[in-house]
Amino acid sequence: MQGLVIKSTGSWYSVLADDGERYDCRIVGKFRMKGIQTTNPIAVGDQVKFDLERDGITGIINELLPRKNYIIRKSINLSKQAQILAANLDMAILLVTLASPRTSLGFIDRFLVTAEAYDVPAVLVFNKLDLFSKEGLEILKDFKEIYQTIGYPCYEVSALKGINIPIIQDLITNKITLISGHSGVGKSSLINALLPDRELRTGEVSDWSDKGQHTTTFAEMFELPQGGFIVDTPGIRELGVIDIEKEELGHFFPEIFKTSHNCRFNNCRHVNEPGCAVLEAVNDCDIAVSRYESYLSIYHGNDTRH
Ligand SMILES: Nc1nc2c(ncn2[C@@H]2O[C@H](COP(=O)(O)OP(=O)(O)OP(=O)(O)O)[C@@H](O)[C@H]2O)c(=O)[nH]1
Ligand SMILES: [Zn+2]
Repeated sequence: MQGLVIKSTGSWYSVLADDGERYDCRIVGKFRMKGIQTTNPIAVGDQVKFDLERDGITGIINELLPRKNYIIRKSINLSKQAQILAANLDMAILLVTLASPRTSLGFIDRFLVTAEAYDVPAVLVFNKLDLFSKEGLEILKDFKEIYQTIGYPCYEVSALKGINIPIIQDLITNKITLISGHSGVGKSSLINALLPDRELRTGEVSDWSDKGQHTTTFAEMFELPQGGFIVDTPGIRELGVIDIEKEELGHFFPEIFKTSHNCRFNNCRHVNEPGCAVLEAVNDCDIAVSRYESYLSIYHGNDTRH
């Protein structure tokens, strides 16, 4: 049978099979990934093949289907091991606010670079629309323009007042979506608005605890009433920083990457080189100054993330 891993507790995986049933599955044998050492071979979002055991309710995973992408967390010690947090994400939503507390452009850009590096399409959702003053709405327009021009879709909502929530519901239908954002931005409020019976769902977690297996380190996906899943685990609400070679950084700013083909030197760093098409585009306002500043800041390693 084939199915989607919707919860992982380290040794047991909850697999939603094609027949619509959920099975508790284990792994037998080794699943290794080339290139990285991982603490968990299989993560939520993975598609797996499994055999049902005789009891008809548990299964054994025997194949991991190829992933289109995955996000990882490096272990804090120096063991070089990484934990795969989720796989096969269709979209990463970055929830941002212009009010209490305001999300900085640097924070947004760092998130977008990470999403590009992971190959996960990103969208921006501006929350707390109900709090925006006239000036706030002007700033919103400017922010949206910066990102829409590059190709990142932007939406505006109020999770609290329910403004534009149906638009987001449509957007995430039949997709696996990660919702991220800094503390206080309204992630819980948005997730509650999108998953009205979430409390019932979190109840399922205790079933697992009864077996003594549940650990919160692993991600969990919540099924949307209209189809699709939200990946939500506190640990991944801020997409981790990943190592990017300096020379490659420009690849993850789509507008810089596109423009860099016209730089005089093909190894141009876009810092102070003669004939740099990126610097010229910044001067001509074809590339937003804030985006270029974020590029330089990450390039020089001055990334405080805020
Ligand atoms: N005015 C207004 N307040 C909101 C909105 N969405 C969330 N809030 C408020 O913002 C605060 C933080 O919201 P949460 O949903 O807890 O934010 P969070 O991102 O989950 O925060 P963490 O749990 O710290 O990660 C709460 O006081 C919410 O009531 C909104 O659309 N408008
Ligand atoms: Zn250049």
